[in-house]
Amino acid sequence: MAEPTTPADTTGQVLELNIGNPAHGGHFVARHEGRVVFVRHALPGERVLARVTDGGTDAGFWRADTVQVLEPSEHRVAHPWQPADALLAAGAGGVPVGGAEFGHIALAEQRRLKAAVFAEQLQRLARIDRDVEVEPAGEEHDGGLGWRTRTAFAVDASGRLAMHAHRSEELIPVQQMPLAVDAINALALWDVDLAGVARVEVAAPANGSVPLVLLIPETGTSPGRLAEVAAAVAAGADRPVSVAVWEPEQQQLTRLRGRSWVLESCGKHEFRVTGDGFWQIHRQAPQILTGAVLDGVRPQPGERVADLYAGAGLFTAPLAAAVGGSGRVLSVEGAAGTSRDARKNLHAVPQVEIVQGRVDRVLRSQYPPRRGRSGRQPAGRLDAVVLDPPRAGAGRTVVRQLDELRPRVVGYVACDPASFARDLGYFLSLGWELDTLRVFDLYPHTHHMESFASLRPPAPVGR
Ligand SMILES: C[S@@+](CC[C@H](N)C(=O)[O-])C[C@H]1O[C@@H](n2cnc3c(N)ncnc32)[C@H](O)[C@@H]1O
Repeated sequence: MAEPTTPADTTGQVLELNIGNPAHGGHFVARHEGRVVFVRHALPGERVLARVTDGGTDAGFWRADTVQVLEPSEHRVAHPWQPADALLAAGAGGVPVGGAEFGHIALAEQRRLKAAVFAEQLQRLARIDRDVEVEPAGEEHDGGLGWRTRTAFAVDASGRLAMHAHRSEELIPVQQMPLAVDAINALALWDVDLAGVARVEVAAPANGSVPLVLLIPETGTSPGRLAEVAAAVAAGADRPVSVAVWEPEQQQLTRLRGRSWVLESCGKHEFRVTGDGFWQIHRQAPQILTGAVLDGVRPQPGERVADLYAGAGLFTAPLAAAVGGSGRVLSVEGAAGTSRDARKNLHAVPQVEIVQGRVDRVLRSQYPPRRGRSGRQPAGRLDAVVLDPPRAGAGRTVVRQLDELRPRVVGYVACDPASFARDLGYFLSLGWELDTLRVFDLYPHTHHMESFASLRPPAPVGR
């Protein structure tokens, strides 16, 4: 009888691979002795050497990172950011930082690959075939750089600004972040001694207003030490900067310099966004997404609209302007600080009702289902719903609630094609139809994308 074999760890092994299609998550599919290997920093059609980063003889699939290209694709270009260049890092015996995993690909090809991934998710999870085009967000001449108005950094053991390698605890010191807006790089945080700080989050509004540096301290760092770091941040900046301390476990935000929020804007609307509160990352995302929402939903004067997962009110404000004083906008946001921002941002707009809470719970309490002769019907009416859930999507419960509410249109903003396609599948199974679908390249040089879809309910029975 054969001895049972112990699974062996194959991590570190270098494989020669032929690269196939892109997969969701920024990988490309290859096969080694029949097993699927998800390879990063490669391109379809390439032949590469890739080092296994996650493997085991009993694992269903492996992960690997390209270390050398034997036959390059015509779409391969020089990476715009050295620390994220996998080939450079491998040549120096290291690993690249995460966050620009498509930087080795020409921008137009990045968009073609994202379109293919989006279409595949629609096919696999919603069972529909749809041609997808990914629209560029900026001018091609900016090279897909300088768009991040928000960036998170780690701090290494010697107090230097750093970033994580992909799926790793390894920290790599960084200087300059070419995907970030100039105002973030102008802070030169890499010159600041950040000892005592675990993480740094920077927000620099595209409208040029004062940036905010959030210091997330290591456990036990004294207030005096944090004040020293704040002073060093301010001294190194070439313009006014706010500094605050954010302690996620206590949910406590402490202002050290300037203010504890930033002033964002979109069109004629201004928004204060506190601490780590949500705001769209790409400098043009607020305008692009607001335009897509208004075009796709077409809110009318007097209508009742819900803006779900509303953040600081980016879509609530233009929706309220469109429905006017005779309409109503219910704006639902889960995070307490962000919901407070929404309340402040929209306090002068009487047709807006800000509610803090989980979307499913708020819908249940505002529109309790009641049993009528024709079955379950919600009390009250909604003409249109906009939802912009986090990466996990809205889920089956919320989709069912929206189906019962039967607005004339649902506008779904999504940052994850897989959870969107899953939710779309739920809508389609309830008889809804996909109308508009737009996908935007709001995260150049990464595998991420943003989308907007408008959905139409089934026609009422008897019509
Ligand atoms: C992708 S952001 C969108 C925010 C806003 N639409 C914007 O574009 O600025 C998602 C928001 O949903 C909130 N959120 C997450 N889960 C939630 C839930 N179950 N109920 C309500 N809000 C939630 C988050 O705090 C976050 O502000």
